[in-house]
Amino acid sequence: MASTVNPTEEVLNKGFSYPRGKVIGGYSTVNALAYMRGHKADYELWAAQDPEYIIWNYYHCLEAFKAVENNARKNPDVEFEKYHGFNGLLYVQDPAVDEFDISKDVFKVVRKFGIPSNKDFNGAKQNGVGRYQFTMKDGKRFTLADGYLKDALKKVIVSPPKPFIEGHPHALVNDNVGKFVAVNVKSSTHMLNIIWDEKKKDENVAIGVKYSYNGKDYNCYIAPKGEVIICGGAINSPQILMLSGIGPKKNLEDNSIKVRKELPVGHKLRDHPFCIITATVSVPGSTTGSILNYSSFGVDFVSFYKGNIEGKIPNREEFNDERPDIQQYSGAVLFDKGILDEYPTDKKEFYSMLTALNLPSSVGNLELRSSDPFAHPKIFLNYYDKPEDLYRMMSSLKLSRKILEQPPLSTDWGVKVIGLDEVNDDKEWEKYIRKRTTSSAHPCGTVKMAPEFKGGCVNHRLQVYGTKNLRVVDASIFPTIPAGNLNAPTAMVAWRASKLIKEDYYKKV
Ligand SMILES: Cc1cc2nc3c(=O)[nH]c(=O)nc-3n(C[C@H](O)[C@H](O)[C@H](O)COP(=O)(O)OP(=O)(O)OC[C@H]3O[C@@H](n4cnc5c(N)ncnc54)[C@H](O)[C@@H]3O)c2cc1C
Repeated sequence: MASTVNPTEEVLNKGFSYPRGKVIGGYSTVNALAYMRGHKADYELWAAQDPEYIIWNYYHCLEAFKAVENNARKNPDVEFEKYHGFNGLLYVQDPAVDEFDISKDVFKVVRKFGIPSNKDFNGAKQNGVGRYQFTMKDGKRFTLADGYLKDALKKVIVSPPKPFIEGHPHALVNDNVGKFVAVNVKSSTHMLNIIWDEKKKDENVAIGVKYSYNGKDYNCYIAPKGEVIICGGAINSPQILMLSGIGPKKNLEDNSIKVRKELPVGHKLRDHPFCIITATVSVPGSTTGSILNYSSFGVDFVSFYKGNIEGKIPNREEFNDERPDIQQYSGAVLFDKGILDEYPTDKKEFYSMLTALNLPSSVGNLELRSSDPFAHPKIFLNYYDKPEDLYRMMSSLKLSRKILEQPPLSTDWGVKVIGLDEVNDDKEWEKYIRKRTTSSAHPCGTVKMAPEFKGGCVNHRLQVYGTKNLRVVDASIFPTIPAGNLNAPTAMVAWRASKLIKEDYYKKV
């Protein structure tokens, strides 16, 4: 499933495809596996919003990260053990393959520039250069569904309900009518909207969901003391809320949807823009077909540092800044295939350096295109709305080019950057960036967790304002974007949510 990002001036008047994982396990089934939690300061920001948001401070988030994680690092030291979990259901490991020889040389050059080395980006400090850890088990992808759903499904008990109630939330359809399950996962269903208790109109009490399956619509109702939990991700959760009457008044009314609760749903869309420097590799005198020995992976190491606000190559102080805002990763792969349309080459091997803005200032939004639940919403990322984002990106790309121009890369490996021959001043860099920028596919923040008077849509317990029995649990609730990748933070939020849901369940009479 992919929506399209709407063209804006900021993204060079072009739209681009915006992928999602329409599958059990969601994005974690298709993502790049990097296990990265963001910076501890991210969570202190979440907690600083109001006293009761303390449950989201770094101390509490670290507890949740560790509870979720099952880290397979060999011989972890005491420092590593302080920050990691070893008994959770999400498997994490160091890369299963050695880095490419060329990457070893890139690493050396990066170190020469003054970037310190870092063996644990999820530990005491985030800045530096090193290798990712990945959400993998025994060298294979490990999704959140592998960890949290497969075992639960195995434990399902199917037995005849006494008595069977038509429309019971756990009742199965078709051949299984009359049977009862503890966990019922239905694939190929599309949730349409929330069902509200029409007897308590003013209270917005969620009592179930309407979904489409195989061309037919079904209603599914919550169990006593239960609740509706939306986890459709940062694009679909806001869409579902808006289709159910929760959202910005104008956009809802423009689409003939009755407004139940006016909230800034869909606002504050955050994402990590990224832009790539591509180089050809051609070892002088080599006659062999492949010098790089491609593996399936392509991401060898990563650097975190602070981008330069004036667009200059970052300095030592910025490399050592403990609140980095750039994530630059690289590998012997062609990531930006489009560049070859403009700069054709007969070379067959490539090296790419990708820069993601980890703390972008620019904010996007999404809105309903129509009241049709199958129509993709309109997405506006507004990248580079704030000039500082552009300059930070520029500073990191200038560094990438400089790195690739150094020996032994330029000499022994014959590395030659493509697409930048004409790029010599900041105006040209700006053109390059606007043209080549794309998304890390890290949308979040569209159902922001914050006090309502500060523009929040859900409270600190992830309950939707102005409703009852309704919670949202996914990346859409992030109050600010974590300075890293989003899979681990999403799992962390889900773990905390499970505790909140349980607490509230026992409080209900
Ligand atoms: C190409 C790519 C690479 C990435 N790389 C990384 C990485 O290396 N490391 C990392 O940490 N993160 C990465 N991410 C991002 C990360 O995986 C996601 O941010 C995170 O998993 C989001 O989780 P979520 O639960 O919020 O949403 P999702 O994972 O999108 O889950 C939403 C689920 O809801 C379902 N759904 C949506 N709407 C409906 C509906 N109406 N009815 C029924 N079901 C619905 C979807 O099918 C999906 O299963 C990447 C993402 C992509 C796309």
